[in-house]
Amino acid sequence: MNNQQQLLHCSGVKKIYGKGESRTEALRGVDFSLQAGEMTAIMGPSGCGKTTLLHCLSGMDKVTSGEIWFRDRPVHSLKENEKDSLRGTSMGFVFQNYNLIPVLTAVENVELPLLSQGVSPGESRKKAVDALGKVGLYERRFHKPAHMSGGQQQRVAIARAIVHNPGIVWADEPTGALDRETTGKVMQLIHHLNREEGTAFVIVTHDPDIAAMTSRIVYMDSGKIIHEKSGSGRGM
Ligand SMILES: Nc1ncnc2c1ncn2[C@@H]1O[C@H](COP(=O)(O)OP(=O)(O)OP(=O)(O)O)[C@@H](O)[C@H]1O
Repeated sequence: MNNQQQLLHCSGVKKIYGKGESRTEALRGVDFSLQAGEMTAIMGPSGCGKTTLLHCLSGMDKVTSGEIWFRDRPVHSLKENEKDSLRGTSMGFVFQNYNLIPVLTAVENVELPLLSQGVSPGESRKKAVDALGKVGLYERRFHKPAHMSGGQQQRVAIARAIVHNPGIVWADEPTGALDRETTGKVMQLIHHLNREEGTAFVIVTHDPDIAAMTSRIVYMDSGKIIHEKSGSGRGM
């Protein structure tokens, strides 16, 4: 789904880690725009800056210079609490290792971001159950992560990422820990959510088959975007 409304724009983004001998120029001037509802893959060799770009665009990491606009908000100059609030209301995150809290059940993991945004417990539970339904895990809502497969845990993480109906989900190697068949199911789910909910997804991946399933593939090298092309935009 793509309603051609700009969601994010960045220009001249640089990120330098460390000083002296440990100085690393992780991003060396990135210009990039994303439309609402777009599904994009970011590819490139190890160490080229993919994760750093994702962290900077989402406001998890501070840029050294350059501008990042999310809708009408200047991410590059927001205070930490403003960035927390922007992420809490408008962005979701999916990581390779799921990052679920082991002592909490699926539904408790999913409702946590809502509770921390001040949503009432009743409303949070209702939305978390609904999100688990969307990822096909309603029946497993009271299971803890240790009692679920890797694919199920990643679906819980996806439910947590979409529970507040964000404009964008940032996914860093979301299928990196999954086998081929489960990878296909998780990508189908991401496609479905992208189409049905209009959520934009940015997926960092080393896997050309995953990238080909998005509608746009952005290639990075040495801290820069060097090339981009269209993907099939279709699931496996
Ligand atoms: N917190 C940090 N402190 C210092 N250097 C860092 C930090 N994070 C990343 N780097 C460096 O910045 C560069 C880009 O790293 P980044 O993790 O963004 O690459 P990547 O493309 O995501 O790699 P991979 O595909 O291996 O995950 C690398 O040289 C890395 O060593």
